[in-house]
Amino acid sequence: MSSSPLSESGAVRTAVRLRGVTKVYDTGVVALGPIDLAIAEGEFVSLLGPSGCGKSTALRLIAGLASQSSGALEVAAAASETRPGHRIGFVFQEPTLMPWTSVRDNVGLPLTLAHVPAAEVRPRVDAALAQVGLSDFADAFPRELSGGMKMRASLARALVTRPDVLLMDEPFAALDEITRFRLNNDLLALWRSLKMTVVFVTHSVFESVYLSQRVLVMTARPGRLSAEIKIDIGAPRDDAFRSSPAYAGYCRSVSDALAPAYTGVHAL
Ligand SMILES: Nc1ncnc2c1ncn2[C@@H]1O[C@H](COP(=O)(O)OP(=O)(O)OP(=O)(O)O)[C@@H](O)[C@H]1O
Repeated sequence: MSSSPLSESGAVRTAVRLRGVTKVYDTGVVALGPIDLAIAEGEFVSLLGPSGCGKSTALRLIAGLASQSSGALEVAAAASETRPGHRIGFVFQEPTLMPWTSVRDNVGLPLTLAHVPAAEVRPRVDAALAQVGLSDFADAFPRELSGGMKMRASLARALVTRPDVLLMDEPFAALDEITRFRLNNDLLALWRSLKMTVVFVTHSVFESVYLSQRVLVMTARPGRLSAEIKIDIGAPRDDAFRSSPAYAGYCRSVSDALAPAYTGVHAL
């Protein structure tokens, strides 16, 4: 497992920090919090909880797509000098590709919108497509892609901005299991090579344990953090890990921590 980057003082640098963060929507729905949370630079964290507990809300707050009602939220400033880029990338549950244009144009969209010169866009898009294994489909249209390939294109569109923090909102939930396993493995390889911080929202205990260094379990609405389980297993995370007693044990611990969040939820 990759270790977290250290500052000159030897302390682990924090990428994302929430202090007493709450979110109350205009409708009066108390969606979140208060939540206190620190995510280290380079960490892979999953947010796990029942439907409606505020997982997407938490991601949207971190992304700056919505603002908290109270509390403080910081995403560490200054991208690394060796890999300048955006602080935040976001992958949604739906691939949300523009159907009328090519994979290449879809992936390049964030750069085009940011007025990055065209001569720079092409190599960056090519690199992002190579990272997700879609080089041969640059000129294809979204309708020509399978569900897994559409999600790869969506991931490439986030990676093209070279984010330091990648936020993923149930990205693989709609995919069949084999495709999901493949994308899990590819995501882990990208996380290791690109040294990003990843915050991954999922409903799946199994997926959260397979991917993460730390699983954060949330309560039903209003979402609060109720448990934190460290998955203290390094690489390789592969088929052997999936069938190991250690994996089964972590899945049991996470399920046990999650169970109280479902008490009463199905009775509503
Ligand atoms: N824009 C909004 N306006 C009003 N209420 C909202 C809004 N977005 C979310 N909510 C409500 O806030 C609560 C938390 O929603 P959120 O989507 O964050 O949960 P979630 O855990 O991601 O759910 P799921 O797992 O089903 O995607 C829900 O009750 C939802 O109906």
